[in-house]
Amino acid sequence: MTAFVLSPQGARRVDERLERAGLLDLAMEEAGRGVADVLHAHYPGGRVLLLAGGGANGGDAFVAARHLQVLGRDVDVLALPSTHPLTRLNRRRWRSVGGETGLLSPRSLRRALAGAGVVVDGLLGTGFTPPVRPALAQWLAQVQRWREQRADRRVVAIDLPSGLDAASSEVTDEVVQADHTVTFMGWKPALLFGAAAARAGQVTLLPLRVVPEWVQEHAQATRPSDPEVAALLPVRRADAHKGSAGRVWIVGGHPGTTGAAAMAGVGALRAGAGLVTIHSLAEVPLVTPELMVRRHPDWPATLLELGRSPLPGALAVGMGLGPEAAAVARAALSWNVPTVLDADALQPELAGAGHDRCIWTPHPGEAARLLGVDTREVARDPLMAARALQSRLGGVVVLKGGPSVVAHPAGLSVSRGGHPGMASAGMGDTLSGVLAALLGQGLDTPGAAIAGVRLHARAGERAGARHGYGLIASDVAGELGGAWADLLADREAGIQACRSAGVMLASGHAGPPE
Ligand SMILES: NC(=O)C1=CN([C@@H]2O[C@H](COP(=O)(O)OP(=O)(O)OC[C@H]3O[C@@H](n4cnc5c(N)ncnc54)[C@H](OP(=O)(O)O)[C@@H]3O)[C@@H](O)[C@H]2O)[C@@H](O)CC1
Ligand SMILES: Nc1ncnc2c1ncn2[C@@H]1O[C@H](COP(=O)(O)OP(=O)(O)O)[C@@H](O)[C@H]1O
Repeated sequence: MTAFVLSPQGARRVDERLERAGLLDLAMEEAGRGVADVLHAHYPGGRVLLLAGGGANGGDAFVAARHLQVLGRDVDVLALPSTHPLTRLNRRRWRSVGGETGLLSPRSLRRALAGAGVVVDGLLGTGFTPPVRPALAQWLAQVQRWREQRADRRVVAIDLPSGLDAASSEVTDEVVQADHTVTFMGWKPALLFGAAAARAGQVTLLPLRVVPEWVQEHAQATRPSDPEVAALLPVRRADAHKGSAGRVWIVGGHPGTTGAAAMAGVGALRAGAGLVTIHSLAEVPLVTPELMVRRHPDWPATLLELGRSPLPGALAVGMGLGPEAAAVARAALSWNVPTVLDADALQPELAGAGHDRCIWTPHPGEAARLLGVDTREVARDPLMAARALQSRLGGVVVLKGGPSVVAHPAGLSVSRGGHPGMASAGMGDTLSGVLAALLGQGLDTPGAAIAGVRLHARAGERAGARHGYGLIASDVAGELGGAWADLLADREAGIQACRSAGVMLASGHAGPPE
């Protein structure tokens, strides 16, 4: 099912609605019970020390303590004074089943840590406002040292590791390194991006069964599941032919960067395009004979000639295109066919020159240049950056990374999967070819972006399983067909899931051109 991404403000809104409806107690019970179940399943041995803060994050810890005790675990609880009414209530409930609560102090923490195998961090959740106050910072450092002393010690964080700003990918020294984070209702942005995500360890999302529609209403982004992505992909009829599978042009390559255009071409072929032609001023290597390569003497005359010829179903422009990229992209945009703009075509001066059927595919450095900000600012909050880019450029924006963010007129979508070995040259060029191929096969712009990014990431997972960090873009291209088959295997399940949940990922698949 679609998972959601909740900003801290969104989480607070859901919280307020639950509170008004008298359902927050049930949500906390389900959250705390879920933490206990996940912990018990993953870390079945050792004494559990739960650290409870004053807010609702601490309330979850008291609930978890009660359930862990029922599961037969030896449990200690150290807490700060409880300020949230439900935290006080669950502290009383914990006492009423015979549980004891010690006051959290450097001394009590040192003693309890000595006997613990697992620490549950319920000190700070989405209600945390940076920076961490000094006393708490000291306790977090104690937990950190304890964890580092022995390899079998584990930290399980409730909702997010303490000290992490839920909205940001950045971390400070105070943030606890968790082995596992059990988060509720939706992914917090910090659990998805950059150094912050690495602090969370393995993440388990518990959607909680309390009015899921409210989460959807306050969500910042969606995270479609594989079956839902698969529902966007076309299924070919038995009489499919190369004309019906989409004609794609790749406009790119320049002396020294011809490989970029070649990789985009292979990506398009491997993502199912019927006919792929590379247009370039340079001698593009014929990496595979199925590609058609046309070398042109200069751009102005070529663009006039191409504009008058039968236009393709989709094109990708910019990969290794060189200094004339902005002018070439502007001309290509005037053809008004579905267009992927990548690499050298990602120029600020093209803002306003695009149309609805454009997919712009910047990595964070290119996104920063387009927005006129620092790359760090883009990396800190990729969701905000992708949204800002989409409103500036129009069409659909794919802000690439691990994960990538797709910003389309109806909202934001965060990709799943991929492999760290994909941090390698040419990976984005391959993606551009994939996106153009899907546009050429009739997917609408948001659908092509969401499906293409996942297809590329799935191919990366398959290639990563074989080549590890040594994987190269050609390996990913080679796995695209297998990745497509993996996703299609889930297609029926996805269509059913979308129907029963009434969820549309994007406007859907328009069907292959006849
Ligand atoms: N979303 C949902 O629907 C559900 C949410 N649930 C749970 O609620 C959690 C959010 O709870 P929340 O809003 O009570 O805030 P929370 O994270 O406990 O933090 C507040 C505490 O932190 C403290 N504190 C703050 N800043 C600080 C600083 N710089 N340095 C030091 N301390 C600082 C602050 O202290 P104070 O400012 O009051 O002195 C207060 O004690 C959420 O993460 C999830 O676990 C579940 O129960 C199920 C349903
Ligand atoms: N760690 C990672 N996890 C998942 N995907 C990744 C990772 N690193 C890179 N990628 C993907 O690889 C591609 C890199 O694109 P880009 O930086 O434009 O490469 P290039 O310019 O070399 O072609 C993007 O699609 C990105 O999402």
